Amino acid sequence: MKYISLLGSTGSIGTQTLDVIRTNPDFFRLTALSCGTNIELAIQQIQEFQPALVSVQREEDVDLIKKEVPASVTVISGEDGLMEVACHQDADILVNAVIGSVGLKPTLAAIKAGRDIAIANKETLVTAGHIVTTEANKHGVSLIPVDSEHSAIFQALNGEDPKTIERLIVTASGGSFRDQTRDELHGVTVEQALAHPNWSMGAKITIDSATMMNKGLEVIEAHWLFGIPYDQIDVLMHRESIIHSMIEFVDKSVMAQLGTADMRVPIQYALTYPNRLAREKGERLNLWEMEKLHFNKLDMDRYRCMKFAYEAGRSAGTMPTVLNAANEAAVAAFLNQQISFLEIEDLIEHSLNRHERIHSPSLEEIIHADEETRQFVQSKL
Ligand SMILES: NC(=O)C1=CN([C@@H]2O[C@H](COP(=O)(O)OP(=O)(O)OC[C@H]3O[C@@H](n4cnc5c(N)ncnc54)[C@H](OP(=O)(O)O)[C@@H]3O)[C@@H](O)[C@H]2O)C=CC1
Ligand SMILES: CC(=O)[C@@H](O)[C@H](O)COP(=O)(O)O
Ligand SMILES: [Mn+2]
Repeated sequence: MKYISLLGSTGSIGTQTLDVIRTNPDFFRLTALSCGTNIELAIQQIQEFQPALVSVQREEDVDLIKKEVPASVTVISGEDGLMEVACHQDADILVNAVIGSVGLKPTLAAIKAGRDIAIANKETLVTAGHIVTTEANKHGVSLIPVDSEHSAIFQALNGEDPKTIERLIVTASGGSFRDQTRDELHGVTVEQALAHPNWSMGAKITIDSATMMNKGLEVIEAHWLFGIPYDQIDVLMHRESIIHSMIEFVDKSVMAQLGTADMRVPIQYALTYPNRLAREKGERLNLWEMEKLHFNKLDMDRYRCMKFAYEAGRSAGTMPTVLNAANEAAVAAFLNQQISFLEIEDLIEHSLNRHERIHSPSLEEIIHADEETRQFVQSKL
């Protein structure tokens, strides 16, 4: 039996994590969960999984939840609530499926409490990868990837010596506008941008896929999770999302991990690693149904966010923090229909250009750079 605490239970990864738990009651039990503002769904989840501890984003929702759940469930709120769920004493592992850099402090709290972390929340690794990985090493905590590309690399690396990696090949679908030229992106709608060709995901990451910032964040995430320099991380366009990523080793042998587009596979693997658990009802990959798999070289001029991410990653310091914060704020503004799709890139570029990099920032300096960038983006709306 593995006991699990879950940040972001009401989201796309959160609900799929609960599905993995629901399907395997003899292996997993939920001890604590956090949600944002989707109280109706959270109440159903609490009634079904009966965690001991629940945290909601807004204080005013605490009583709403208490009225509907057994008195044995402790309900708390806010940033402190996220931290308490992250370090819940009964949990063996934390699944961090919250969205955005709000996941940073709970991640650090869980590390200090010695909890292993199945990490979906890539923004945390992008904004403060040097702090998170240093702290995880210091406390002997494992950061197990959930993101499909990083799970693929993690699986392909199983039993290999990481020093024999020559390069990582991170695959990218190209997102909702992959068949449009840049000129055709003027005036695209939120609805069009939210139509990912292969994956059903939360709104923010779906927009990130459309701008390819998702892949940029994933390059930085891979750098921190696997300790590989940016020059040895390539992005390969692969429109079917069947090969989830690959490793080229020094002998030029390439290991790939393949599967259907189902996040329950990497979520479950992160929870059972180093073992595997049967998924009796899992969809099988029938390659003969695919006819063809396609591959193309990445065009950095078409996807400017890729360029920004490689540059920010290589500059390091507070640059990835600014990249991430500007992106979070700009994507939120696009989803609120305050800016156009192409303005997301402009705001990120502007934020990076004006920022004075801090070389090796402390947590406080990271938090300050994040807040200051968000304010700047707001001021431009
Ligand atoms: N979805 C996917 O397939 C994949 C996602 N990821 C990564 O996983 C993470 C989660 O993504 P996804 O599940 O799509 O996101 P969603 O937007 O679907 O879910 C986000 C979750 O976080 C909660 N939340 C949001 N803001 C706050 C806040 N300020 N305080 C507390 N809780 C909050 C939401 O609560 P509520 O809804 O109740 O407001 C929800 O439970 C992201 O980092 C993403 O990049 C990585 C690979 C694949
Ligand atoms: C499922 C997952 O891991 C997403 O990050 C996915 O990779 C998005 O696909 P693209 O960013 O390649 O469009
Ligand atoms: Mn991914």
